Amino acid sequence: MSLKVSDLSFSYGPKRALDAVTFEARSGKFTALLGPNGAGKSTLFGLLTRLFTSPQGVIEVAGQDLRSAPRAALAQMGIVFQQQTLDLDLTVRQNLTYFAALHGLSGRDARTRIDAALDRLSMLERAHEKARALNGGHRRRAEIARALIHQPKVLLLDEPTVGLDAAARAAITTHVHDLTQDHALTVLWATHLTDEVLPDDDVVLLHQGRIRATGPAQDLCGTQTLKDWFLSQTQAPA
Ligand SMILES: Nc1ncnc2c1ncn2[C@@H]1O[C@H](COP(=O)(O)OP(=O)(O)OP(=O)(O)O)[C@@H](O)[C@H]1O
Repeated sequence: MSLKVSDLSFSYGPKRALDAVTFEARSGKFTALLGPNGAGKSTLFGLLTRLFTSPQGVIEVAGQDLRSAPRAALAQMGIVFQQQTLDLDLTVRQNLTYFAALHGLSGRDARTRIDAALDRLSMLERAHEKARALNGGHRRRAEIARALIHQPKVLLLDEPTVGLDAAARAAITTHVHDLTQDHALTVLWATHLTDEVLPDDDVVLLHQGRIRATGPAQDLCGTQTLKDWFLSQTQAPA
């Protein structure tokens, strides 16, 4: 089940941040929402997660309309925010158990799901460690595992590698690509870093609030590198 966005617009007062944004992120695919600073990525994530709403446009999460069925739509969504959101004084398992409880999961069911989610991110052996003791990459992996506990159909990640070193960035990018082996999962990954995108990934290029291109990365960039293509698309006068 996919994520569908149709004709979505949003303004901050007179400032148009998103203009008739339309795209689909498909299940079993890693879709990179690629855009330079100020493109509107955070605004789009704010609308997808219902931090704020727009009177214009439609967002469908795994077939559920976010406006008319927000609970059902949000139940299908896992979210990894740009800012770190673990409680540093709790262990990894305690952080995830707390989140599971918020989703009405407890006891053996919660424990099984938590173990499975941690295992998917190669974090099971760190379950007993305090979040404070983890490096930035492992904290992020714990957050991604946490976002998977309720078995969402759509996983949203807003610039998840910000502040991480190159090795941690590569590890997380690989782990999340591996998650899409699960054909039921749709991943939308916001970034301005083209080296996080593989040739076979879908790209949604957002620039100055508008979708400029969509399609597999390798088809969009042709003989150019993705980085050169991205710069050519976003540095030219609009
Ligand atoms: N609260 C706000 N009030 C007015 N304008 C805003 C506000 N938040 C964002 N904007 C503007 O909306 C546009 C889109 O911003 P947004 O933060 O969504 O972009 P972004 O792609 O997430 O950029 P970044 O990578 O820098 O976070 C920008 O022109 C920005 O200046």
